[in-house]
Amino acid sequence: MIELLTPAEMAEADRLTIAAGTPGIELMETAGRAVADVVARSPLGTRIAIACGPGNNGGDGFVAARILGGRGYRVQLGLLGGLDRLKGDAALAAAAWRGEVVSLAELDFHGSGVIVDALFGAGLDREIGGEAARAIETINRSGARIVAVDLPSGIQGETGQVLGVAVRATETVTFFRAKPGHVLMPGRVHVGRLTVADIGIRETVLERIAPKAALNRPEAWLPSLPVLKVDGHKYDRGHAVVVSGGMTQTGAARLAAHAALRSGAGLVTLASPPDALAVNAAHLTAVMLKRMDGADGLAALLSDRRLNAVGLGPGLGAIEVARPLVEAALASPAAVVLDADGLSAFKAEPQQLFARIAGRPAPVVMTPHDGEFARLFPDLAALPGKLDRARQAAARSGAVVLLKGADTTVADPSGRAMIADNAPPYLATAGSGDTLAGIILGLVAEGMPAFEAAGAAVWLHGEAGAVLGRGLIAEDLADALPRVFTRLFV
Ligand SMILES: NC(=O)C1=CN([C@@H]2O[C@H](COP(=O)(O)OP(=O)(O)OC[C@H]3O[C@@H](n4cnc5c(N)ncnc54)[C@H](OP(=O)(O)O)[C@@H]3O)[C@@H](O)[C@H]2O)[C@@H](O)CC1
Ligand SMILES: [K+]
Repeated sequence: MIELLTPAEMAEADRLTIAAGTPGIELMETAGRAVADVVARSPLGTRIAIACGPGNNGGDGFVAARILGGRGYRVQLGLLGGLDRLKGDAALAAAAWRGEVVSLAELDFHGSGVIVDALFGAGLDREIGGEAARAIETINRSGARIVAVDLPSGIQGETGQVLGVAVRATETVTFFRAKPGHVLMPGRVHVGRLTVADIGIRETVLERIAPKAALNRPEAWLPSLPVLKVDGHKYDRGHAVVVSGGMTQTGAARLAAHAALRSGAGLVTLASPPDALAVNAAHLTAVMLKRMDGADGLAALLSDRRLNAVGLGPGLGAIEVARPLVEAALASPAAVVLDADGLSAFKAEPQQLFARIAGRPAPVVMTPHDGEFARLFPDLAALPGKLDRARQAAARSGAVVLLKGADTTVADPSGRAMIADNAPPYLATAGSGDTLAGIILGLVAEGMPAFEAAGAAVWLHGEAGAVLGRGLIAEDLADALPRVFTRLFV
């Protein structure tokens, strides 16, 4: 598991380490040296400008300046505010710097090959303006290699949001663990290449801190992926149901059904309204087809407990059709994956949806896009952090909530969360979301817990996109899954 620590959790890691006997200045020295090591990938002779802020982020900058100067680099250091404003470890680091300290405005950004951004890190707590904002704009225009200390200044570590203006770094050196703001958008594009440096904080502090957010990598969910038995049977792998839309809206459900079969379900049935049976039949092979007469038909189908997971939403149709179907699915004992029209069906009464989820024996996964999210959670839609939005929506609804994007975030009602960073841009294509819903469904049908299944599906979907490359269409994604699974196990 690759934990992501909020700035508050990182401060706690710092505090616990200092309490256990490592002086703060020692952590700062190690942090500054890690920055210097990254900067020193540029050849000797490169001019280096170091922009220091008034807190400990600036302290790291003073340490890096001293070490780089000692290695023979030509270093110029500029400080925001007076030296007398520095406190604690930052004041100690500044006292050990024997070079000149100029003002930020005097720093020769344009004549430097590397700029070290040590203005603000974890302590940024408001919009940047004035002299600091002007310096950041100049840094971004400089054309130099930009190495940010801990976070690109202006990026909020918890949310990845830009507070006013933010440095666009070539590289960022952070300490101990990455922060949500390094992977959430737009933070990730400001971070550039990320180095996570060991500064001597012991892993054992994580037991005390118990962080709840992690990077979406196989470590986060692989232990929950069902292991196939040598003597296993398709009936051991679950039976997923996907609900088809009417005659002119069947493609989305077939994409989801196909993906569910690829991702893990032993059997997949497409439940089709009578008018769409012929068109569905013409397109299916391994996926089975069953006639479904409205909500009663779906309820009857799901009364067979072997059908243990149902996915609905893509192409489901207008509220009058969609809502009774979703209600039937939620009244059944099956796990439910809800997407698209299935979510919009409750836009007038989201509480009705949450009431039906509460107390169900089987989990619900919701995969809203931003518009669908705003309809179900109007007050949460404006929250700046995606992590916060996903967590609060999960807590309120009782479902696992998946918020899509380049930084797809999955959260469960207890606050656990995973953020993905492996999605290539060409995943944004018609039907891609239907395929994602299907992958989740197949994994849930196979018996994977819902939170882990949603996380795994996001990662697999991203990797499938990366394997296929530009030009992929949604149909290809599910078919690339065997290759992705193979790579996962070798
Ligand atoms: N934790 C660890 O393990 C370790 C942490 N380390 C390092 O410490 C960093 C955190 O240090 P930090 O807490 O001192 O905060 P930091 O980012 O320097 O900024 C605070 C200063 O900025 C100011 N300020 C804030 N917003 C502003 C604005 N918009 N516009 C203008 N001013 C603004 C604020 O001023 P004030 O609010 O007092 O006016 C305060 O003076 C962390 O990122 C890492 O680099 C390492 O040394 C090793 C171990
Ligand atoms: K910084």
